[in-house]
Amino acid sequence: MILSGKDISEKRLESLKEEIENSGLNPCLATVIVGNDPASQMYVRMKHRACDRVGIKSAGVELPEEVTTSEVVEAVSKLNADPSVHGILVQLPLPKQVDTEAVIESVSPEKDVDGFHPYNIGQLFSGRPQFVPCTPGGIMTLFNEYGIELSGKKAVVVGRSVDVGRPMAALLINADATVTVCHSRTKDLEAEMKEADILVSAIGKARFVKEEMVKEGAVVIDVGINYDENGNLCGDIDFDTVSKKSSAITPVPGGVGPMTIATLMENTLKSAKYHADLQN
Ligand SMILES: Nc1nc(=O)c2c([nH]1)NC[C@@H]1CN(c3ccc(C(=O)N[C@@H](CCC(=O)O)C(=O)O)cc3)C=[N+]21
Repeated sequence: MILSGKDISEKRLESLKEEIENSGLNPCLATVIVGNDPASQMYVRMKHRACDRVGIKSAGVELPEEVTTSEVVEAVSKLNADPSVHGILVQLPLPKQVDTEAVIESVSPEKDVDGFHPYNIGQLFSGRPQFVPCTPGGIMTLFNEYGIELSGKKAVVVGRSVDVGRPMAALLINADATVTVCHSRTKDLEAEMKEADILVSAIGKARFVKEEMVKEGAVVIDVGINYDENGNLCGDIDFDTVSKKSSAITPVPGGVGPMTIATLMENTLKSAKYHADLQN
């Protein structure tokens, strides 16, 4: 079975659009982008396009590559104070002179639709998630939509990043899976991966995961965004061989990526609802 993030995200965006139309709310997402990295610009454009589609207003702040931490924090503070803005997304990565943690912590937790603020991370790890990071949140939606059981399953997450690996582990724990988190210092990565009923790969190496590293019937989730020697977008998983052994697998493109964007839209609507309730 192919887990089509493309299809599920389309479906979720359609129903979001309807919900927003009928809500009387005016949700608004503000993005902050620093510099002119083409990949970041493309992702931000995709997010604005998704906003247009579902009826979320969007605003973009663009800052030059040489910006200081306090200039980024100041831009975020203005958005925090703007009552018409419900969600704030600071596109990562930031240039090296900018203190990424300080910027993330400057985003009001109530508008942190990326779910990267320590408050939201703490809520997630306490089992009381508020804003869930969009990539792992989107993966949970895929499990849900395809009826994939997680309770009691052995899940292996490869990667311990703050945006994917760590929150993915927390969400799987919250869903009663038994979770192992692997990373670059893991002793026998292949042996760990082979144990997984649910394998989530956020490694960042093109087609690194081969058939022999995966258990028969596993559910395989590919978070990788890599380019092969021909410049083609591909994931961490060697899809052609692994898909023959897995029971379910996400493709790249058309898997996790579109779900990330759909979840960002859902988080923004959630924030707009929350802020509307505060006023009543
Ligand atoms: N603050 C912040 N929040 C993010 O959520 C965030 C970020 N920074 N920095 C970069 C990553 C990356 N990311 C993607 C979103 C959608 C696709 C996506 O939809 N990809 C398409 C393919 C697009 C293509 O053709 O390259 C797909 O997989 O089908 C990919 C990657 C969000 N990120």
